[in-house]
Amino acid sequence: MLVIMRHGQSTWTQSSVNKFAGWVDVPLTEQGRDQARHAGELLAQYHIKPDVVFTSLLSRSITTANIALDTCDRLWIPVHRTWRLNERHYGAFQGQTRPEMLAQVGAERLQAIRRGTHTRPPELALDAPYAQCHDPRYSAQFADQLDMINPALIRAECLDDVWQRLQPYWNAEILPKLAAGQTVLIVTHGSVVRQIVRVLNHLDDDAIQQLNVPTGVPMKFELTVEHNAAAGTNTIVSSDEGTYLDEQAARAGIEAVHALV
Ligand SMILES: O=C(O)[C@@H](CO)OP(=O)(O)O
Repeated sequence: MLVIMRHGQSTWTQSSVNKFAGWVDVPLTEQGRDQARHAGELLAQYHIKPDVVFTSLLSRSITTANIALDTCDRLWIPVHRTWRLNERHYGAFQGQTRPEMLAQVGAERLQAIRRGTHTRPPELALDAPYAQCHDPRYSAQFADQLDMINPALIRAECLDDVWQRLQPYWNAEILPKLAAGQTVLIVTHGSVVRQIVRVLNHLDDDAIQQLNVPTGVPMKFELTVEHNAAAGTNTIVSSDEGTYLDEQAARAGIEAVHALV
């Protein structure tokens, strides 16, 4: 079983601030921490016992995972953190408000950047205040050697870029655990949840445009992953469409995302 969720509300996703976050490491709000606790209660209520958890390198995902797992008494499970589960890099939009960027680029282009698959935001200068190039978490010391992408040099990403950097990790680290029958929890970000749902549900570009992800609501997928020992590969042979563990909270959260622009 796979359970994926977006982190709880962050200080920049709350409507009063309404800034693009991307790779900027903004913390959870109190409401975000409550959402994380509720997510843990839902896991306990549905008797879902994660065997392993994956997070990004951003504290809103790490803290959400910790609170949720503490709540359902699974704080002790193995944890894997990777920049490949980070939010999409929002380029020069990072630290800017959504209304300001709407005024600057117009509704159509903003929608293409936020919810399309191949339109990148403008690149962020490597020496800009919200750049990550000198952040130690993206230094060579922590590189995973899965490919040649250097996270410290990423300056803007579209959704297709997210999949390009996530897919090697998905194949190497996540699918094998699912193939082994483990219950995998991934606590990540809106764009990454959208991309994983895109893959599991074979969504086309129109469908992915419409998909918004609420903060802090776990979504469960029953799937079958087959291991091919000869080829050393793992393949998803079937998956359901995914179910939010709290449909009402998911609907309210999706409305809150809609209301941001
Ligand atoms: O700020 C961001 O990084 C993302 C997710 O919070 O924003 P949006 O939902 O506008 O893509």
